[in-house]
Amino acid sequence: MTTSPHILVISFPGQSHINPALQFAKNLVKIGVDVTFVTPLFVHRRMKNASRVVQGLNIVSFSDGSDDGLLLITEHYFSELRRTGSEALKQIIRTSSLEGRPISCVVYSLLVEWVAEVARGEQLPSAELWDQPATVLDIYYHHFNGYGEDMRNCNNDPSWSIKLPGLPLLHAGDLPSLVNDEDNKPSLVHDENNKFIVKTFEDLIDVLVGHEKTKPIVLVNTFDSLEFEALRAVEKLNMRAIGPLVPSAFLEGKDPYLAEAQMEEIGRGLLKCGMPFLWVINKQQDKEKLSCMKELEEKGMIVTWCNQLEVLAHPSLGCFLTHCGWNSTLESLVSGVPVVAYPVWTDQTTNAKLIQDIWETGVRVKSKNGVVDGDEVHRCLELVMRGAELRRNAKKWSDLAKEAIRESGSSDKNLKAFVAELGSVTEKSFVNHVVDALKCALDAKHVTLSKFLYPFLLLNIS
Ligand SMILES: O=c1ccn([C@@H]2O[C@H](COP(=O)(O)OP(=O)(O)O[C@H]3O[C@H](CO)[C@@H](O)[C@H](O)[C@H]3O)[C@@H](O)[C@H]2O)c(=O)[nH]1
Repeated sequence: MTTSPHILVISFPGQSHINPALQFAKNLVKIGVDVTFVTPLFVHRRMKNASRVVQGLNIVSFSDGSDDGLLLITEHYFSELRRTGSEALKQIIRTSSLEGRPISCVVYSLLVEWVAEVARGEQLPSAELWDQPATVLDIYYHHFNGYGEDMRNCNNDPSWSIKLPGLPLLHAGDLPSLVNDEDNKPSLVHDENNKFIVKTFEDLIDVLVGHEKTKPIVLVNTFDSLEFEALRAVEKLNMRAIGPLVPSAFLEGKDPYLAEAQMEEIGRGLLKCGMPFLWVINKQQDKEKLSCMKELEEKGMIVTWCNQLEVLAHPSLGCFLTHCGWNSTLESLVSGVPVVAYPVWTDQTTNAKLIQDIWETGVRVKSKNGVVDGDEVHRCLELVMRGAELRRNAKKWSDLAKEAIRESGSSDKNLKAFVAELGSVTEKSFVNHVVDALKCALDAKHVTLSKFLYPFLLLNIS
């Protein structure tokens, strides 16, 4: 009789981190692993309200002091989360041991790198669940290991470029925005928080390569064929692709990054394009400020939220204008939908580079003095809607993504190998392995968007 490993999963409590972490936890449960998902109380409540409780997944919550769910991404919140989360983790680890279900490994997402220290203090192995592209982790690694000065000096100079080991040639605008100088931040971003967020990336790299004698494991939400070289580009990291982790969203909207003028330009571009569209603007008051609201509502539909995966799976969708968050990027690849890449900050700039130049599934908007004007939005929408080659490439990546996550596909094998190293899992538990929510998303075809005939546009940059 063999016992399965018991893995503890904890993520930063924002939708874009919780969703992949939860999907990862679900995939582990499916292959017979005992999983405890640790999350702040307000997230657990929302999961219950949205009936997102997963069978077989043990969820333990703790109070991070924001039980009302008004999450403010401030330095104070980060330190409170660290304080309350560390205590909760220690407690859970010790209780699990006493109950005869000792923890085998702790897996933690971006922005909660302190979890590795807690695990080390409890003599447990840990693994980072990196929820951005492998390419972006490589860039951060090099930024904090020898190339920082070079990158800071790029000054958004169009002739500046850098060749990092295993990565394509990167220009200034292709770097994650957080590694540029303060002055180089896109004007659309409220960046007063950037400094301490950059510090969490630095701390993570330090946690990963600063202490470990062996190569630290980083589980990356990507798949082998998508980022083959990037996954192997940093000798000191043991990156394993276990994605795409594409769940359906369950938390409500969050702060938009875009300034009013920018929304106005998108509206102008859309009207010029003349095609039907679904545009997500998550604040009603932002929608009301649009001068061309009436004309827009005649042509398309503006909503505060939509189930993005469902819309992406709709056969009439011709193009997706996205801010290139990594989840949205993966969702577009999985669904085979070509995109207009409209990056705003952080990894989105690098994701846009990969979309346009490496995977060739989209066109990236060009900004003038930090603003993308309506003509440019129109130009890119037209290019993508007419781009048969882009559509073919998108279809190719969709097939490869499905290949990666199917039984015995590369991500499936990588996940099972990770688990097998932690302890033995019964053969039987592997047999029934299915990739549930993702498969659902991939197979979902019939969403009720009856207003739309081919081709329509989806715009969501929030
Ligand atoms: O109306 C909406 C809005 C969002 N979503 C979902 O919410 C998620 C959004 O995730 P993502 O595309 O990654 O965007 P952000 O929430 O902006 O993600 C943050 O975190 C990501 C992971 O670290 C980074 O890649 C991004 O740059 C960063 O902004 C996706 O699953 C969407 O399908 C919906 O279903 N409907």
